[in-house]
Amino acid sequence: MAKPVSIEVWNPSGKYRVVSTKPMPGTRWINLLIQNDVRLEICTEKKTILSVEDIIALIGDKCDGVIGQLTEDWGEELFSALSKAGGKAFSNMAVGYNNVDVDAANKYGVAVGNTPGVLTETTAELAASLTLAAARRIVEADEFMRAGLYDGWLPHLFVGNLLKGQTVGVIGAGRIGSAYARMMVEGFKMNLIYYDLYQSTRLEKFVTAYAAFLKANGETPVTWKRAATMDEVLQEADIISLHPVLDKTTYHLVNKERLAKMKKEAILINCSRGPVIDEAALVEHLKHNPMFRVGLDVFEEEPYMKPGLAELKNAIVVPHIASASKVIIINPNPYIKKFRY
Ligand SMILES: NC(=O)c1ccc[n+]([C@@H]2O[C@H](COP(=O)([O-])OP(=O)(O)OC[C@H]3O[C@@H](n4cnc5c(N)ncnc54)[C@H](O)[C@@H]3O)[C@@H](O)[C@H]2O)c1
Ligand SMILES: O=C(O)[C@H](O)CO
Repeated sequence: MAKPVSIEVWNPSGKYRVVSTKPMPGTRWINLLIQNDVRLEICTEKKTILSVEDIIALIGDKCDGVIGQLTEDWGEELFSALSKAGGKAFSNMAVGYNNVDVDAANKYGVAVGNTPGVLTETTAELAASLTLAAARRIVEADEFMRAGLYDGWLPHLFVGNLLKGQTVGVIGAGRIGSAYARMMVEGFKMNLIYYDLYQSTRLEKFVTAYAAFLKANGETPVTWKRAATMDEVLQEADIISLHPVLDKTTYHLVNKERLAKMKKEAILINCSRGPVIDEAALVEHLKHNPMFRVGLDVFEEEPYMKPGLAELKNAIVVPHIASASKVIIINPNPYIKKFRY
């Protein structure tokens, strides 16, 4: 795309020029920009992932700010181009900002924004969905059914893992990791072990209170532990869900050696960022350990999967959809419902 051909313009006479590299859900953001005297240009190209060159063409000679996406490489080249065009702000429509070189943005005097906190429950719910789907072999069983292979109930048909009483391990117990941990502990009465650089006091308090509630009701209380090392989580947990940020310290956090430390029948979930797992090593591990299962929303080199992954029955793969949910907000007026999208 040497020159952007497909652009939708809002408020053509606006004083400030802002470019959005993609159409985004809803109209509230458009209205907000227009109210602030912005001429908004939305790129409507069909191409899913825009190159640096495409975005430089969109920025043009005068651009005050850009709203971009996690699929774009916001580094030296783009911040330099934005700064030359007079740009002062870049907003990443994502919680994760590993695609943004914040040092480069600082160098060119461009402020950076992201969207922390808006996807906490939706991402935790997808991680929980993948956990259940992997534990109960839902995708395999669905394929079996559709292939016409079901010829009657059998005691050993698609035996999976019962979650109740097992241990859920969370790596990165920030907003999403903690929300997921609460879902698994409260929903399935799992014990918790977590690893994070920081203590997750609110999560610990929640599990302690829930354990007391269960005990008071004559049920076995759940337990929690903050692990001193990540390997402790890998060795002890039956389910492990990854929720750290992606940076230099978490790149290939789960590699061949660490996979070998996990239980043979463990389930690994990744709804953080693909490169947190060495995906080629994961493919090998899945091939040699058929009872080990994985649920992935993210991949090392999106939109691609490492060779062999798609053929493995012990892998559930979905195309980065953790954010893709609608929420119904009930207004104080019970007759009016609002949708986020
Ligand atoms: N799949 C999706 O669609 C989707 C949606 C939203 C967010 N995400 C990803 O989830 C990530 C986490 O989001 P969040 O809102 O929970 O962020 P957060 O900042 O609240 O939590 C991240 C946690 O990771 C911990 N951490 C950092 N380095 C670590 C390390 N080396 N070892 C262990 N823990 C470490 C941090 O201390 C923090 O508690 C985002 O950065 C993003 O990449 C993915
Ligand atoms: O980080 C994010 O916001 C998700 O990966 C995409 O919605």
